[in-house]
Amino acid sequence: MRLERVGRRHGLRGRWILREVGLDLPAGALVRVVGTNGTGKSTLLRLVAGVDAPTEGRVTGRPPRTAYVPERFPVALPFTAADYLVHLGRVRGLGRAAARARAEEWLERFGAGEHARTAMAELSKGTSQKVAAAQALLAEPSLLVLDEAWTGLDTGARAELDAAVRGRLAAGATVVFVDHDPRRLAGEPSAVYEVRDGRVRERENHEPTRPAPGAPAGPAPGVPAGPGSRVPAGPGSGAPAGPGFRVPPTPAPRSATPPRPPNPAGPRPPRPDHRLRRPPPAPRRPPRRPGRRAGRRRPGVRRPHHRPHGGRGALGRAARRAPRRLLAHPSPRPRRRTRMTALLRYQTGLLLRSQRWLAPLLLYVAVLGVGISVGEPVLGALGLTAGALLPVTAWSVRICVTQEPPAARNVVAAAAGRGRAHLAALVTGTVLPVLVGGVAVLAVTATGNRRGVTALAAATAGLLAVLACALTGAAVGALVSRPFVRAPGWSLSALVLGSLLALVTTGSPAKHAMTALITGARTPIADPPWFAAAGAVLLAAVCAALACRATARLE
Ligand SMILES: Nc1ncnc2c1ncn2[C@@H]1O[C@H](COP(=O)(O)OP(=O)(O)OP(=O)(O)O)[C@@H](O)[C@H]1O
Repeated sequence: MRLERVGRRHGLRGRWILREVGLDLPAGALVRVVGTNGTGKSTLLRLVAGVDAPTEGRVTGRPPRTAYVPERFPVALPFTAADYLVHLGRVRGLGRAAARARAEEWLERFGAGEHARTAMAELSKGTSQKVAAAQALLAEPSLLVLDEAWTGLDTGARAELDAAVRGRLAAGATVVFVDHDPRRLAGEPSAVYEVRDGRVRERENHEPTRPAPGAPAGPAPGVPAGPGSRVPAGPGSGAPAGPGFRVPPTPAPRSATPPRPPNPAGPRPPRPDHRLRRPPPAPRRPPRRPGRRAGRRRPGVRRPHHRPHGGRGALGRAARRAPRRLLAHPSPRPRRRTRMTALLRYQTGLLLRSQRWLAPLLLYVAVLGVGISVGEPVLGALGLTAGALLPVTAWSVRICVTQEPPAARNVVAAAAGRGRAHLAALVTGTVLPVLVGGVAVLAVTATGNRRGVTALAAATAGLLAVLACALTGAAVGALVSRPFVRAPGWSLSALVLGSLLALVTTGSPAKHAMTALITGARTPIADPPWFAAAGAVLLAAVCAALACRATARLE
């Protein structure tokens, strides 16, 4: 993974927090980032994790499975610790049973097993930090970004996190971390970068180089790296010149290469700087335990380094029931569809458990209750049913887009990508009002005065109008929320104004659909608003694409 001339500032005219950052983050590297408060360490880690996009420059080669522990982990999530971990595990592509088993395993390892069923809001700071660490380690990431992840952990949990970091490194993952305790993993980092005055510079001879996993011991502590050490970029080096940018070493002349030992099976000469090379691949299988019959192991199946013991309660039962097959494949390659389904489930869980859906639903019911009178022609009532859904959907979309605390959003964005996480919020905020509107259409059709219009024709026209209005409302909701409008006051004002305009502006799919129904109520002929529904699908798709793209690029 590589950062090339990366810069970050907030807002068009904000000051540059980071500028001209160039970093190589090879597989198997443990990278420490240091600096005083407010210099931009967390900003750098967010860029590395992919939860923030650079204002300039580019980040390439990010490993597919990224996990991020934010500096401040949010507790204001309406889940229990275990449920949250299961959601995150599923977002990362684990099946339900495997996600439960891993949640159990990591909570136990961090000494928080008894808090599996505790609501996140009731967790102590240290325990919620354990949940934060657990979510990152659930699916064995290939890039692990830890922003002061040890803060607040007790001694045992700190040691466990140290061990987990070493485990990931041994498996070839890249780990980037910030911790204000200089003793944290002292002597082990492959490189230490200091953030100061908006620049990132590598500290030379910071501490002993961590030997690559399985490789012979590297240079002794304090011994300067040999050929291949970092040199400042200079003219003609062929690399972008910028502070902190590490230039690949000039290959030493052949004659200067130390002779290889005559026996190819013998020990290899020590590597002067393993950071510039790929570390040797992690052993595919742990050594076989003595006494175990060879025939009992299926070839190619890895055993997890830690088998959940399955404590008491539902989680324990789930862990014991978890298919061994799932646990034996610790690095699933999640399919995109699976991830999106898991994201939708997570967003729906957030919405339903937070009860924020209650206010828009009550508004909708109230408008229908006041607006629809007994004996009114059914098509007119259906027009109101559809029209009232527009602001309700815009509101619902806004709720879904803003309901997560930023740190929780970053955790999900690291796991699934910013754009996809945003799309899941938009879809969740749209689907639930559409379902409510569909039920309302059926109820109105069943009870209304049809005046010669068949129930099927009325319901079809009503459902299409509901779709047209809900999708237009979703487009409004997407445009008046993050990332386009962030301030809550402006966002709400824009929502009200945008909804009104969408209902009365000629050419709006919602207005077209409502007009078709209200005109049909006078005739009475039910003219299904197909074009309005198709136009609304197009409008919502364009607005969602714009919002997701802007989220991925701007946030
Ligand atoms: N959303 C934001 N808008 C404007 N400025 C921001 C934003 N986020 C961070 N900053 C600024 O960026 C600078 C770097 O912040 P950052 O959190 O990266 O520092 P840090 O080195 O991690 O600090 P600490 O050691 O205290 O955690 C700070 O001056 C902060 O005020």
